Amino acid sequence: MSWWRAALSGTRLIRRGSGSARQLGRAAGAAASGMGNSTSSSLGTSATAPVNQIQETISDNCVVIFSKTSCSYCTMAKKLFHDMNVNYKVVELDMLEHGSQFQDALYKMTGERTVPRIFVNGTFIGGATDTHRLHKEGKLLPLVHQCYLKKSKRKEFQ
Ligand SMILES: N[C@@H](CCC(=O)N[C@@H](CS)C(=O)NCC(=O)O)C(=O)O
Ligand code: FES
Repeated sequence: MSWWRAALSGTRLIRRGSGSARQLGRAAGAAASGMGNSTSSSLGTSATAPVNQIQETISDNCVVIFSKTSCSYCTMAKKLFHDMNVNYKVVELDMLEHGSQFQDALYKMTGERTVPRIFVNGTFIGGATDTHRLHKEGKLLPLVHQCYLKKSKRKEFQ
């Protein structure tokens, strides 16, 4: 099933970044972002409230971009992580049947219902402009590295 068909049918509502981002992720970003796995999230299963589904997604994935396919700000944000060789998870809200409910939930969680809404290491870091600013200030990659540190610590104690 193609990702968008899955998204529309509600079986698998999250897809990875572009294929090449995935490739790069395996080489470098996977280690850097702690996202080398390919778990699919339960986001979109109707039994759970959108806020909880978002919480689960952002705690399972180092970088999560809530996006719309038609939005060039979103494309820019994806390109930023791609160019940093950081793997990321994208949730295309315009491909979700209840996308606007997720936008409402994001509003509750972040104070805005605009896209993109970007989370790193479980924390909201802002929209496209904020994220580019963090990158320019040299603060974005250290945030991503936090996921890796957390993950290697977990391994240590297993
Ligand atoms: N400064 C914000 C601008 C975000 C923004 O205005 N997003 C528009 C699309 S570009 C939006 O979400 N509009 C409402 C919607 O699509 O529901 C950012 O950089 O993320
Ligand atoms: S840039 Fe136009 S919808 Fe985001």
